[in-house]
Amino acid sequence: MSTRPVCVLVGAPGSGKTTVGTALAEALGVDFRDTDADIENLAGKPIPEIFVDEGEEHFRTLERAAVAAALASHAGVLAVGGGAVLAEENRAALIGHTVVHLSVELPDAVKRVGLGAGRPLLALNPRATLKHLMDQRRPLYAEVATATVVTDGRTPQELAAEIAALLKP
Ligand SMILES: Nc1ncnc2c1ncn2[C@@H]1O[C@H](COP(=O)(O)OP(=O)(O)O)[C@@H](O)[C@H]1O
Ligand SMILES: O=C(O)C1=C[C@@H](OP(=O)(O)O)[C@@H](O)[C@H](O)C1
Ligand SMILES: [Mg+2]
Repeated sequence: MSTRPVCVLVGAPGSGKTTVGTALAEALGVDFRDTDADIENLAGKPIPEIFVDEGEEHFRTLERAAVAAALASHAGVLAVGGGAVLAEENRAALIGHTVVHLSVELPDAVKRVGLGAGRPLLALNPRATLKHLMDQRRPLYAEVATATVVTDGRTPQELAAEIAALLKP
């Protein structure tokens, strides 16, 4: 039998994929994996440094490889970076998986990412950039998602419990 994640989380930066994913994995008693962390481990440096040293295109190449590897080998909760859905290859790879879109509107996303530290795409003008990214990606998150959970005004613990209930057969 092939290994597949119990749940893949997608959504905009600040939607809570890393935070809610960690809480969800704990609630389910499974491992949590985040393709951003996989990429940093492989590259041996933080994501902002990858963007500075090699550029976004190189990051996206590493991300496609990280998404494919994690989908094929991780049996727990998987979070992918907010921009993973931009690649057709990643959207195709997500077909057949349980994919939960953590939706967030601009006000909560802005509050959560603050000045964009650690997110190189948001380093300049986080609010306007986030608005642009979210407008561009909303249809892509909807395309890959098998369920959508609204995160605005909800705590990570509430969201983890809601998703855990959703995943029960
Ligand atoms: N539901 C939530 N309510 C309030 N703050 C949240 C929520 N989810 C995440 N956060 C906070 O927002 C920030 C970004 O969360 P993170 O999990 O890194 O998002 P993502 O991985 O989707 O970019 C973190 O500081 C986190 O503590
Ligand atoms: O939106 C994006 O394109 C990105 C989101 C980040 O992950 P989070 O969504 O976890 O912030 C990270 O993959 C990288 O900085 C690029
Ligand atoms: Mg994250």
